[in-house]
Amino acid sequence: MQVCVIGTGYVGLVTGVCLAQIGHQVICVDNDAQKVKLMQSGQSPIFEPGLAQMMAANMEAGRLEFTADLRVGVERGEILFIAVGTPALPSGASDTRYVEAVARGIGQHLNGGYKVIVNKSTVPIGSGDWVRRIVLDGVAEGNSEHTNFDVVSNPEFLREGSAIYDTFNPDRIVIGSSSERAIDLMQQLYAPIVTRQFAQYPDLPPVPVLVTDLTSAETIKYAANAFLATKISFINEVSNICDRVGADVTLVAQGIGLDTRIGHKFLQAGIGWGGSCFPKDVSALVHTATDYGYDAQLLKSTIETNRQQRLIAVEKLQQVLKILKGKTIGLLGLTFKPDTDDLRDAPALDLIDRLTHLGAKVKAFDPLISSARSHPDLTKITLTTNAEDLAMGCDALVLITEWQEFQLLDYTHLASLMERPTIVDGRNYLDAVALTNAGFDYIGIGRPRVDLVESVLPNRLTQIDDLPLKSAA
Ligand SMILES: NC(=O)C1=CN([C@@H]2O[C@H](COP(=O)(O)OP(=O)(O)OC[C@H]3O[C@@H](n4cnc5c(N)ncnc54)[C@H](O)[C@@H]3O)[C@@H](O)[C@H]2O)C=CC1
Ligand SMILES: O=C(O)[C@H]1O[C@H](OP(=O)(O)OP(=O)(O)OC[C@H]2O[C@@H](n3ccc(=O)[nH]c3=O)[C@H](O)[C@@H]2O)[C@H](O)[C@@H](O)[C@@H]1O
Repeated sequence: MQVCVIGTGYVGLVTGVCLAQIGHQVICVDNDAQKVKLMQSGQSPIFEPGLAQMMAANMEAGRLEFTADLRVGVERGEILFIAVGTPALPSGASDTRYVEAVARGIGQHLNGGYKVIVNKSTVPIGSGDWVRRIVLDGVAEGNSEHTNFDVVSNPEFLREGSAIYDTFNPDRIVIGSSSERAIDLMQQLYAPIVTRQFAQYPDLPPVPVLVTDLTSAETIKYAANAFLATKISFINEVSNICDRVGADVTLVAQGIGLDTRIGHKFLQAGIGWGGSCFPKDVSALVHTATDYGYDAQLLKSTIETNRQQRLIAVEKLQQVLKILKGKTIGLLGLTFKPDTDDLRDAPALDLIDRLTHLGAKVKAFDPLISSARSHPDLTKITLTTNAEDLAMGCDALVLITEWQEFQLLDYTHLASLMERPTIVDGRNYLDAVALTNAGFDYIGIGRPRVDLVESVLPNRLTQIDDLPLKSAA
């Protein structure tokens, strides 16, 4: 099928590349001419494991191309994906101006022949009908007679860092539309994924496809992100209770996660959730509820719990170091999660802000962030290129992002570079006993100190390792 994907951020580029990989003819459009040039030269503008190679292979096979010319994309595509950003406005509402510009542009360039216009971006509930009206406005501005199209909501559930795996192994595909013709085309488009032709476990039953009305599909996306964020805020709240009563939140998470009604995933306590979507999507859902006269108290608490949790490391540093003014704190990791270079709404940024406000000096080492150009807030800190340079002269380290390579660091050596080695493990990612043996004062999130549980802890850790605590990727 002929597909046009408009917007080549994470979602647009991954969608375009994966649809080409399953055999469709894909043209990706972006209004950032520099980005388009980069992609035309075969380079991916984002870091996502496996993406650059798959992109190059599909360009070479002639199934994938890039343009800055929306007209070309609209004319060629039978299915047009809108995949531009929908960031949060200061009010918490979603900023739909990019979606609006694209919808208008599509209308201006419609050239006859039936088209399916797909909202892949996470758009406020009710946007499907609104997009239809904007496209028709564009048609009028372009003096065209061509209004042969339907709008579909097809929300995206991929995670950064495992985006290709998620695309080929989705838990479900949601298609929201009232048009049989559009639903049929979308089902044809996704058939190779539904029948698991590109899946890691091809013998599994077909991927469930849920066909709904537009509004329900749009609501599913917000409800899914809000539920996951609430689940994390819940376990973080439990971790704060664990800290006070002396329980270990990793064991509590195991204990509740073994109940299949709860499950293990998204129960890792830590320094809070961040990223380009959870924060803006939960806020947008609260905003929508307010617009419709409902006070979404649970979701507001989800946000507030997370706001506090993102600064939990400061509290723990103050307990050990007391005065932070003049102290040097080293951050292991900056990105909001591993395997991405994305810093959007990363908990590290809140921490940097608070630590510098309190007069501490902040250093950081992240495997993918080497320049302060990645984010304006990084100009306040010193970036190092390895863990040794980070630890040198630090009063404490804080693990922010669970990069796999951080498990392999020589912590005995790192401890030797610090006067009073202290580490706050913001993701409960490191082996508490090994770190303590390496000479660190190890402080987890919602976990008793090693010296308090002594010989019992190693056995407990063995049990933790036996269980699939992490989401499969
Ligand atoms: N990042 C993620 O992991 C996920 C994002 N989403 C949703 O997908 C949407 C896109 O998110 P990201 O990919 O992160 O966005 P992004 O902000 O990384 O990328 C958006 C892209 O759209 C381009 N663009 C903006 N206006 C344009 C126009 N008029 N014409 C052509 N291109 C234009 C920009 O240049 C940019 O390359 C958002 O609604 C987001 O909530 C959904 C699931 C996962
Ligand atoms: O709409 C989106 O953009 C996407 O948002 C999330 O994906 P993503 O933001 O890439 O990352 P997650 O793996 O969900 O992690 C989000 C945040 O929660 C934190 N987290 C996650 C899981 C956990 O148990 N504990 C926890 O603190 C992570 O560290 C990270 O800061 C959802 O998981 C995707 O399904 C969705 O498509």
